[in-house]
Amino acid sequence: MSVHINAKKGDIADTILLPGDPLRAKYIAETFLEDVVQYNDVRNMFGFTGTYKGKRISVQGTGMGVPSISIYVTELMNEYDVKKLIRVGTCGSIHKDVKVRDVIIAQSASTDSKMNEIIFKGISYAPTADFDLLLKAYNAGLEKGLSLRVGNVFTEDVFYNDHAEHEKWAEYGILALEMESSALYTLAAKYGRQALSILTVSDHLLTGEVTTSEERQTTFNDMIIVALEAAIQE
Ligand SMILES: O=P(O)(O)O[C@H]1O[C@H](CO)[C@@H](O)[C@H]1O
Ligand SMILES: O=c1cc[nH]c(=O)[nH]1
Repeated sequence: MSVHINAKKGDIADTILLPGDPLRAKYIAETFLEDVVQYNDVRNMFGFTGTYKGKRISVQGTGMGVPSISIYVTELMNEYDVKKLIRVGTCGSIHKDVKVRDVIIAQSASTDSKMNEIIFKGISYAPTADFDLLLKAYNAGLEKGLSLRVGNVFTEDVFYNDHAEHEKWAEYGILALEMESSALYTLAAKYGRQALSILTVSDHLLTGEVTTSEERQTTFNDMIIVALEAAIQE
């Protein structure tokens, strides 16, 4: 058991999907995995282990924001020896060419989070996806006939931010905003593990288009299938 996960060693697979929303974790386990066992209910941050096409996979809610995901991924890597971590999250587009329900693979994650300032003290570290996982996810998307976007996303600390400079960030190639990927990539690098964030655009900050919370919870299947197919490739 770790502080926030009441699983025994061995209960969690070495490959894990990480949605922010614990109910998305439940949906993924119930919809895509077989022989599912729930291993965590601490704080209702559900975690499950099952199989996908015969391979053992876990799925764990991480909560929202850098501090929350940092707790879960640190415990998963440090205490449960998880080796491949794939975030399956939602994001808000700030780019005119990135539409609601598009799927983005986050090659890199810029951030205004304080976490990397605390770690790197003035150096502007570039949190980066694992290339092997990225390639596998991209190829899985191609095989499914999906046109995936690959690029830089922005991990923000403030969801309701009146001071954000979306236009400038989009000009510099940022596709969308979310709240966890920079921490996932930084911590995976620290522990020498593979990490990737795959995101579905849930809303558009330029057009005002949104998806419902039920849609966000349950209908982003393309992203989940891409993540699972990448996860099972050797
Ligand atoms: O849908 P999830 O994975 O939680 O991701 C996005 O949604 C939350 C904000 O609504 C933040 O966690 C953000 O990163
Ligand atoms: O973090 C997020 C997620 C969805 N939409 C946003 O604007 N931000």
